[in-house]
Amino acid sequence: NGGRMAHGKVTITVDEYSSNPTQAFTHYNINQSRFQPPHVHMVDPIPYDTPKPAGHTRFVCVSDTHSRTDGIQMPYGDVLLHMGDFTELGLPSEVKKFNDWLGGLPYEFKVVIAGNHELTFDKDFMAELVKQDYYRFPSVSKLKPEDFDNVQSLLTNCVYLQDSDVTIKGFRIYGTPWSPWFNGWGFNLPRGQSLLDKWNLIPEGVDILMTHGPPLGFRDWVPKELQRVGCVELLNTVQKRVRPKLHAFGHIHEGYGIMTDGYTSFVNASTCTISYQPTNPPIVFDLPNPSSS
Ligand SMILES: Nc1nc2c(ncn2[C@@H]2O[C@H](COP(=O)(O)O)[C@@H](O)[C@H]2O)c(=O)[nH]1
Ligand SMILES: [Mn+2]
Ligand SMILES: [Mn+2]
Repeated sequence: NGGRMAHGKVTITVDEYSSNPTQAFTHYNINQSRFQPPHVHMVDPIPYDTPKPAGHTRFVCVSDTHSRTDGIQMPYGDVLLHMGDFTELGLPSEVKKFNDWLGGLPYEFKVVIAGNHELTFDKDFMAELVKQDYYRFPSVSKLKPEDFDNVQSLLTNCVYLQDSDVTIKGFRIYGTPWSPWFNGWGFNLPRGQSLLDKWNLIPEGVDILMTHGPPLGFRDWVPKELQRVGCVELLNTVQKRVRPKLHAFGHIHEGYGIMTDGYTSFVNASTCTISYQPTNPPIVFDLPNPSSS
């Protein structure tokens, strides 16, 4: 059911319930107690004035700011993590505004990934959009290719990750923008092998995983549809192969909050609510510094 061992290496395979995450959740909960306490439970965010323990790094997690950063109160920390949807459409003007906001923040390091709203960051998506005469996104159609060809280079005030990693203060951080297909936005891929191919690029030994969307079962509930929408293969990759200490994401605005499975902490840092109001506070998370040995 989604994973096997060969020569000591775990290989994740497409789960039999991949295409129906709500059913997958029920099945694995009933048959394997996979989402049950005591291991799996909600976690309260730490107050901003909590002293940072010695030998720890403080991460400040935000996501889904959707060009609405004015007025967000940013807490003290060492490293900012932004899990995508920093714009509405990926327009260069939006990216510049976001980059200016980043430039004014006091963190030593800032790490950013894209989400499905950063249309111009997804080269294949833009190529398809041009072929379809841009009929779905009229304001993107006003852009000339030379306006967005190097849109990544507008992000001068952060480390931008796209299926890539960076080591900061001894933490290996991997970031990837892909999420399950939903209404044909950027970085959308079908559930199953297509997304698993992206998750298979995540190396073992990653301490912090940044994805745009949630894994199955952790802050992935969409109340208006009574559905779980997290990716089953992402959950299996996180729990059975990569085992990061922190998995940070956003995308499902209603899922804002923290959970743990007893080993990995799952942070849905969506700043915007379901009505795109940027009122969910940034989530602060302390991790012990990796030993240098
Ligand atoms: N039923 C599903 N709803 C989804 C999915 N992905 C997103 N959503 C809903 O949209 C909002 C906002 O997402 P955004 O990417 O447009 O900012 C999210 O909070 C959900 O309510 C999905 O795969 N299935
Ligand atoms: Mn969003
Ligand atoms: Mn999104």
